[in-house]
Amino acid sequence: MATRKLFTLVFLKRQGSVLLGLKTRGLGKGLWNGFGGKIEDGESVVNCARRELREECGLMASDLKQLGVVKYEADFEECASIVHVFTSSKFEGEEKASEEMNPIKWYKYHDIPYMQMWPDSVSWYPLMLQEKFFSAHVIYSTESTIRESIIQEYGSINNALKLAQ
Ligand SMILES: CNc1ncnc2c1ncn2[C@@H]1O[C@H](COP(=O)(O)OP(=O)(O)OP(=O)(O)O)[C@@H](O)[C@H]1O
Repeated sequence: MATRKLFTLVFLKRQGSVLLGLKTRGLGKGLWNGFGGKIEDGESVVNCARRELREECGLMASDLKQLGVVKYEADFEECASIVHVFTSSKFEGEEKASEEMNPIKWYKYHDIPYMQMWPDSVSWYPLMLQEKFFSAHVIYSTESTIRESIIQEYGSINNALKLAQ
């Protein structure tokens, strides 16, 4: 089996708003997203989430909670990507854009710029915003076209994590 790329993705929440950043380079350049990146060798998933969040927006989360797993596959790629999705509403530090995410901005839940985001976002953000446990299995046929997507909601994170196995 081809190996998988492992990523984290963190959403900070404050009074009905979520913090997003505009990606300036690499994967997802020009799209708004939460904060995250590749899990390094030997690094735990949650430590990666903490590190990428601090590197990309200057904030340190104190109640990171894993809500979901998104598995991306593409007809034109051998390797799947697994994204571990976290939220937190307790954080400290100085909010600051970074080289990779600039600008960063708080968006009201009803004002999220889905048209300038990965096309699958609209299918699972509502669950993430409501603090539901979920998994999303998304298969792209081209870089901007989804061929298939299966979104599931769970009572705990354990079932969602099965998608990451
Ligand atoms: C269709 N597939 C995908 N759709 C939507 N989002 C995806 C994704 N695959 C990965 N993601 C997220 O996009 C960021 C990439 O981060 P990426 O810049 O590659 O990682 P990292 O910061 O380690 O990179 P540097 O090596 O420092 O440049 C990271 O938040 C990750 O969760």
